[in-house]
Amino acid sequence: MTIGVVGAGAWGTALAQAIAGDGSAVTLWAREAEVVETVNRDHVNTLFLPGLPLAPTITATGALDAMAGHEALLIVSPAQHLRAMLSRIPVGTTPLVLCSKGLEAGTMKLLSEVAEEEYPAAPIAVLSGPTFAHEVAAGLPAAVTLACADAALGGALAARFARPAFRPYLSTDVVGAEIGGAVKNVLAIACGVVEGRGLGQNARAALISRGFAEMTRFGLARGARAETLGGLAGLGDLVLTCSSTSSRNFSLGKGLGEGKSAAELMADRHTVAEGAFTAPVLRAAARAVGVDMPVVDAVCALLDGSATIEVVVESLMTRPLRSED
Ligand SMILES: NC(=O)c1ccc[n+]([C@@H]2O[C@H](COP(=O)([O-])OP(=O)(O)OC[C@H]3O[C@@H](n4cnc5c(N)ncnc54)[C@H](O)[C@@H]3O)[C@@H](O)[C@H]2O)c1
Ligand SMILES: O=P(O)(O)OC[C@H](O)CO
Repeated sequence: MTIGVVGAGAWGTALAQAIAGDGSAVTLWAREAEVVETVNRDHVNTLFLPGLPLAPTITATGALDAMAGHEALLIVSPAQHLRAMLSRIPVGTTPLVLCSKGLEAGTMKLLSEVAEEEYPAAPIAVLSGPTFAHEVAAGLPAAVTLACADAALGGALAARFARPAFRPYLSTDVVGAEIGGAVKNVLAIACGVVEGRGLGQNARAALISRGFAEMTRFGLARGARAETLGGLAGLGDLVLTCSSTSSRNFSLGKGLGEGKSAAELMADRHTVAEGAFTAPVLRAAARAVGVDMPVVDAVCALLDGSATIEVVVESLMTRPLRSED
């Protein structure tokens, strides 16, 4: 029995590479024929992870039927395509490990809720944390949260995926792991704006801290546990993504800060900046549970062009004074 990975963008490919690190066979489904061809022939993903040699035990396929019969399937499609992808895979009762970060537009659902709707009989786990794909694929050390309501299954999956340079920590808090990953992408856009506009390191630290307060308020309202949000999938990933132009979300924000429009920055990109899609969904989801998320609101305004950076900064800085918690 092998592990199957659905989605051969940078992260799906990096996860396949990490799992194949002990000689395990991995089947990697790719949407692009070029990826199938170059992974199988040259052991490299030229489109999404160029320059990183891949293990020969990774077999790429363009056939979703080939994903049947695996021990577990890692789902790594962009959040807005996840439901459509799932509906085309022969899942049955195979455990699904969700590795994407976002909320579904329209329904405002967590990806685990989407997966449960599509496959009520399939156990669901979430793998999330501070992990730039190129570092994981290069074998640099990284740690993630592996969340599964069924602790025994979570433990078995973690043991199957753990490698000397890839360390999963266990949790039963699926909701917390998902909310951490979805919210941090939006906050990374805000930190990128600070960088692009030259607003300073103090402002970035304030955004990380107050952004984490927003993540926590929203997460607790949706049933997440505080310790999950303060762990790898929440605070850990927030710190990573808010600090580096290796992040597509941070880079998108940096472009906004430099004066480019979101439309300009999103045009023609073939890699995904999930925060741009998550932001308006998160704003609506937060309002639905009565949670105030001013930094998320500010990111939405910058993305849709309804406010300038100056207006957004002034409105954040002049909000009524309040207690920090
Ligand atoms: N790249 C990372 O470092 C990283 C790390 C952790 C989590 N993630 C998450 O993994 C998910 C996938 O991101 P990525 O970085 O692997 O992608 P990517 O940006 O490297 O590649 C884009 C992916 O989108 C797919 N795609 C494009 N159009 C599609 C469609 N219509 N239907 C289905 N798939 C389509 C492509 O096939 C490709 O797999 C995202 O939710 C992301 O937040 C990424
Ligand atoms: O490049 P980003 O902003 O999608 O971030 C990648 C990962 O989610 C970091 O953990």
